[in-house]
Amino acid sequence: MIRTHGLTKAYGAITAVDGLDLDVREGDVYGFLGANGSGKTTTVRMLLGLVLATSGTAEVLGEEMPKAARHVLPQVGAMVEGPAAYDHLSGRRNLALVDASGPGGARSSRKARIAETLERVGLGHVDDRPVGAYSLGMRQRLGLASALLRRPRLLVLDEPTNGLDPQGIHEIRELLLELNREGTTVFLSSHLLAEIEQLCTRVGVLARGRLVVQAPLAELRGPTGRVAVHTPDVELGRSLLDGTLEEVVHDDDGPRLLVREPDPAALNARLVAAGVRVTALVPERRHLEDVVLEASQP
Ligand SMILES: Nc1ncnc2c1ncn2[C@@H]1O[C@H](COP(=O)(O)OP(=O)(O)OP(=O)(O)O)[C@@H](O)[C@H]1O
Repeated sequence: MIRTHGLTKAYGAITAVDGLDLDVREGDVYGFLGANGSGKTTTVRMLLGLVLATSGTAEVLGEEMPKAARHVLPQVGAMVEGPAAYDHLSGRRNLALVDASGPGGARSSRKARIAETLERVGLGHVDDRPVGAYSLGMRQRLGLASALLRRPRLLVLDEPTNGLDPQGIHEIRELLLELNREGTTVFLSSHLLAEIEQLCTRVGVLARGRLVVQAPLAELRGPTGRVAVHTPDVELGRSLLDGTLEEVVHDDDGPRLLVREPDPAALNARLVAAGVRVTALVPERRHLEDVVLEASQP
């Protein structure tokens, strides 16, 4: 759906995006993660043909951008750098203008499409007050509605939950997952690890303009090879696990032993047979945060 080769953008002496090889596949919810200033927005703008690359190529929906922009963009729903809207018009009127800019048949079908899209983003109840009086979260939802109006094959969203409260974030996450289940590929940029972790199937991490990680989330969150054994019998456990015990942790989750052990079932059997009360036994997984921090080191 999106493929770039050596995509680069320099602003004078600053290389905002540096030799990017992105690979976003059909059906992905692709999380494009990076700290402030790492080059996410510049990348998104190049993908949409809003900014010209200094070098390299970008393909969107199999076609070269920005050359094929007129053909590609009607199939792409995008929201970049906050939603744009006319402040003096209502949300419904704004959407009508967006809708009118494309083909769409009879007036009644346009009206129905707008009502349905407003409903989908949680603005179904919205009255006719102007967008200038909207909260940031409402503006964000309206921006998403504009992106969704044309039932795009690909959604490109720059920080889509910016300004939303926890309930709003949850609703937008559910909506994006639902759209993805219906066949829409989603590419979203964010600096929020938790957002990416809860939503995405594949992750790309940008650091100082370079793509330092690109892999399925499940692979990044792979097992560490350690097992956390929750038990009140710390000393007995410690005496049995000489050599494989790496750490004893005491925190709000109660005491647990971190053991390097490839076979959790065998470990459990051995501990229980020796009289250690095991309340839980959990294979440890890597945290996305650790992966990102490690890969982003200069
Ligand atoms: N039009 C421009 N002229 C000069 N420098 C720019 C321009 N646009 C972006 N930059 C620089 O390019 C770098 C990347 O910026 P960009 O906005 O793409 O980052 P970002 O990852 O989207 O950050 P944020 O999360 O803060 O939006 C920054 O150093 C920024 O100052």
